Amino acid sequence: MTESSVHPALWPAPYATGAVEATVTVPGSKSVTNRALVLAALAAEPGWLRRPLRSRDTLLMAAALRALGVGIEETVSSSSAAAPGAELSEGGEAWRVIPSGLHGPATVDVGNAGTVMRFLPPVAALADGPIRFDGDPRSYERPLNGVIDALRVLGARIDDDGRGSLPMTVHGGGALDGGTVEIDASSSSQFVSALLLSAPRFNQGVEVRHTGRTLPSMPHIRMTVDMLRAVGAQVDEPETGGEPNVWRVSPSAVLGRDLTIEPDLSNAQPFLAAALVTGGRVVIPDWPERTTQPGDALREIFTEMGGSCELTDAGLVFTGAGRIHGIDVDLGEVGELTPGIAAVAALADSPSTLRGVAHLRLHETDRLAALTKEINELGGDVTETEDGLHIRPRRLHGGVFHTYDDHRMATAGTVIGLAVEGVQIENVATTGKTLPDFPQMWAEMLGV
Ligand SMILES: O=C(O)C1=C[C@@H](OP(=O)(O)O)[C@@H](O)[C@H](O)C1
Ligand SMILES: C=C(OP(=O)(O)O)C(=O)O
Repeated sequence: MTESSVHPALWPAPYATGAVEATVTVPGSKSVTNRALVLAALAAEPGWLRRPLRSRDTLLMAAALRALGVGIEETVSSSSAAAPGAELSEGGEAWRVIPSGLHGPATVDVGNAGTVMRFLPPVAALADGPIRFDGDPRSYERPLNGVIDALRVLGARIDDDGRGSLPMTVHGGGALDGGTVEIDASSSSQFVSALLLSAPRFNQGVEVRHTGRTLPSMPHIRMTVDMLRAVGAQVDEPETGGEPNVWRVSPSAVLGRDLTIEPDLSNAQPFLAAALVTGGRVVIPDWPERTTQPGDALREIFTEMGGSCELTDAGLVFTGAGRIHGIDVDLGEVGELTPGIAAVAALADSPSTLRGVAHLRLHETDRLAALTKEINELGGDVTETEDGLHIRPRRLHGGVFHTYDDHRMATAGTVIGLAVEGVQIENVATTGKTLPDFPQMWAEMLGV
C-alpha cells in the first residue's frame, strides 16, 4: 500500500436517498482495448478500433506504441480525421492503427498499468533499438520477472536492476527467435498473455509452459487466445484440447481488423452494485451475449448476493431487492472484481468469504490489506486470510476512504458511500486509470 505522495481533495461520496433507476453507458474494456492496440501494432496492414477506452492505461499504451513508430490516428466522425500524430482525445469515435517498422530509441511510461508493463516488453524485443521502460513507483513493485526471464530465454537482451522488475531497458534486435519457455504465472496471468500476444511475430512462435501451482484470471487468458485467433493466429491451448498449462502460438502474419470494443464489464460493477445496494434497477446497454470479460461473472455473483438480472435488447437489466446476502466465493478467475464485491459484502445481512485472490496483494496496491483497513476504519469487521478476506457486516459510519492510487478502491468506497452517510473518497481522480468520467457518471446515475 504505497500512499500517494500528494493528498488530493476528498470527494464526498453521494448518499442514496432512494432506489437508483438509471441506464448507464459504460466505456470500452481496458483489457480488450490494450490487447487490440498491441495486435493492431503488430499487424501486416492497418486496422481500426471503434469505441476504444480512453483512459490513463489505454492512452499510455497508445503513446508507447506511437513512440515505437506505430501510427495511431483518431477519427472524430466517420468522415473527418484529426491530423496524423495529433494528441488522442477523449472525444473521438475510433482509432486507426497504422503499423510500421518498430524501432527505438524510445521510452515507455507504463504508469501503473499491468497491461502496458507486461504486454509491451515482447513488442519492444521485436523493435530495432533500445526501449527504456519506467513507470509509477508502484510499477517497480509489481511482478515482471515472468516476462523478463522468459524473454531472455526466447532470445531478448534486457538490462534490469537484477530484481526482475522495472525500470529496465529492452535492447530490441529487430526480431526474436521465440521457442519454448517455462514460466510461473501464479502472480499474474498477464505473463502468459504478454508472451502469447506478440508470439505470431517471433521467428519460431512460442510454447509457454506454466509451472506454478495456481494460475489466476483464466478468462483474461481466454480473451488473449480469442483475440489472437481473430487476427489469424494459430493457437493450441488447454481449453480446446491442448495439454494442461501449455499454450502454443505458431508464427504467422497478423491481420489488421476492424474491431468494436465491448463495454468494460468490470467497470459496470459499481453501477450494478448501486442497484443491489439501493434496491433499484440499472440497465447497462451493449452488454455482450458472449464475452471473455471476467465482469460477466457479476450476473451470477450479484444474483447470489440478492439481485436478479436479465439480458434484453436494451442491455443487461439488473434489479436489486433491497437486501444483500453474504457470499462464499472463489474469485481467482475474476480477481479484479474483488474490491467491488467486498464493498457490497460489507453491507450484507450475513458474512462473506472471498477466496483465491492472494495475488491481489501485488495489484495496483495490496488490495487485501487496503480493503481490510479502509472498511474497518468505517467500523467494519474484515480480516485477511491467506488467500482472501472474511467480511462480517457491521453498522458502518462515515469517514475518509483512502484509495492508494487504486481505481477499484475508489469505486468500492463510493459504493459503500451510497449506504453510509459521510464517506469521503480520497483521490477519486485515480479512477481515471480505467474510467475517467466516473464521478460525473455516478452523479448522473443518481440524478444529483
Ligand atoms: O490481462 C488483463 O487484461 C488483466 C488480467 C488480470 O491480471 P492478473 O492476472 O495480474 O490479476 C486482471 O486482474 C487485470 O485487471 C487485467
Ligand atoms: C489489476 C488491474 O489492473 P492492471 O491491468 O494494472 O493489472 C485492475 O484493473 O484491476
